[in-house]
Amino acid sequence: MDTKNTSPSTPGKLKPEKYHPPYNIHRIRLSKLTIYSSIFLALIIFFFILSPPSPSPSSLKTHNSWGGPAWEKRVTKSARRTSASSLTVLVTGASGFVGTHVSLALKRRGDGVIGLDNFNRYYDPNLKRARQKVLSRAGVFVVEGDINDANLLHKLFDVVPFTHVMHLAAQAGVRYAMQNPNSYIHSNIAGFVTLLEASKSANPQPAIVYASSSSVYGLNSKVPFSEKDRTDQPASLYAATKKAGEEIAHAYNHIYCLSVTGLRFFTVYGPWGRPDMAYFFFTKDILKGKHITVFESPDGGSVARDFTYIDDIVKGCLGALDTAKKSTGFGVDGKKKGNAQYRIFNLGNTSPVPVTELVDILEKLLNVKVKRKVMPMPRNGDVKFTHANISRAQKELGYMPTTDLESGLKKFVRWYLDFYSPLKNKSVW
Ligand SMILES: O=C(O)[C@H]1O[C@H](OP(=O)(O)OP(=O)(O)OC[C@H]2O[C@@H](n3ccc(=O)[nH]c3=O)[C@H](O)[C@@H]2O)[C@H](O)[C@@H](O)[C@H]1O
Repeated sequence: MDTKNTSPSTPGKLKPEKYHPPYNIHRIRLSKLTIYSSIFLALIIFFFILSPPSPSPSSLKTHNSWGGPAWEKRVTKSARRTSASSLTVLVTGASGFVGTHVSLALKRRGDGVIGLDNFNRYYDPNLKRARQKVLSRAGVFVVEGDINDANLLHKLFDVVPFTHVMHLAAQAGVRYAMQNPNSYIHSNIAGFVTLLEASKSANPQPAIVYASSSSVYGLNSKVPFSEKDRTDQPASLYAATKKAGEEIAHAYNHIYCLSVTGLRFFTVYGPWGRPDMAYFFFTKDILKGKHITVFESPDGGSVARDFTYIDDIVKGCLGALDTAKKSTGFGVDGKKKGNAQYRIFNLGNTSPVPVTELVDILEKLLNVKVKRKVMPMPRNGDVKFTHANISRAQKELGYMPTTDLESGLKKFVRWYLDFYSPLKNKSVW
């Protein structure tokens, strides 16, 4: 049959005759197709297996390992304190920004310190590992594990009679909550409850000092923000989970007589900081010659933050630990022995600075002309300004910040240039 003339010159005009290829040709075509698609599929599987896992927002989990005699020995050694009046502190989030600084400060003055961190991939784990090395050199062992791991927490409380818990592990960042809301529930709510549960049944019961946030003030417009102001209008899920943490802490204080102290941190910055924060990634982008985006408020006004230097925050944390009273718990009869301490403090700088001014300071310190794009603040959880009233912390903790933004950023920039220097000069601490 001549198949050449079966195609119509005009579509629809001539119905083409169906072409029936000989049986063996059809089979050859089919099997060729099967072979090609099998090869294609095999290649996909091969490359999938070879490719490294990407840090997707939902995969912040890490492999944790703990337990065994050698592990217990390290825990006990790290928890050793220099005098009977020193504290024994479990620091959660110890390889985080604030956690590292607080752990070192405690260790330096003779307290026993055990760190706990899950080293998740919310931001560069190499930075967390570098902090862990600094801690290790100072004699602080950071246990690799999650605050949601109740067995691990019970084990730690069995091995060490902690007097205090400094709870800093959290899912931080205001804007990231729009990408990965569940990580906030997992760490800031479920993880906190797991920790409180373990603390409540520990013997002795530790006093808990935990990180809250300036973001709980949300849409509050009364300045400066006082602990007495309303905190029921969060602007982000992050803020809502931090506020929930405060309420949960209150319930554990009320029911189980755990001593709890919440610290509302105001935009903490400094050496070894968090790469997801604006001052950090502005520095990175400015040095690369990239544009940075500076938000302004929807009415065209500047956005401002009460930026607080890390050393001041550390003093506030130590003040809170030192003034924390013991948890009162239950008596042997199962009755409350008395109300336990419940406190909340602002730890800010009391000196808000517009973000545009922060950029001016960085421009001067880095000696690079900044390419800035100004745009209205997106509705992403950010608030227009923060400003702390610190009189309560001043009175009860002896808290008094002493570092202005320019001096603090100078120290940050020095650390940044050193840490990320290609020569890797590690005189960064
Ligand atoms: O006090 C807190 O409790 C919180 O502090 C921190 O949040 P924030 O105060 O929002 O800090 P950060 O992100 O550095 O943005 C700083 C400023 O830069 C502006 N900003 C930000 C990004 C950008 O691209 N452009 C910009 O102008 C932005 O609008 C803002 O005005 C912690 O991250 C958070 O975990 C929590 O601890």
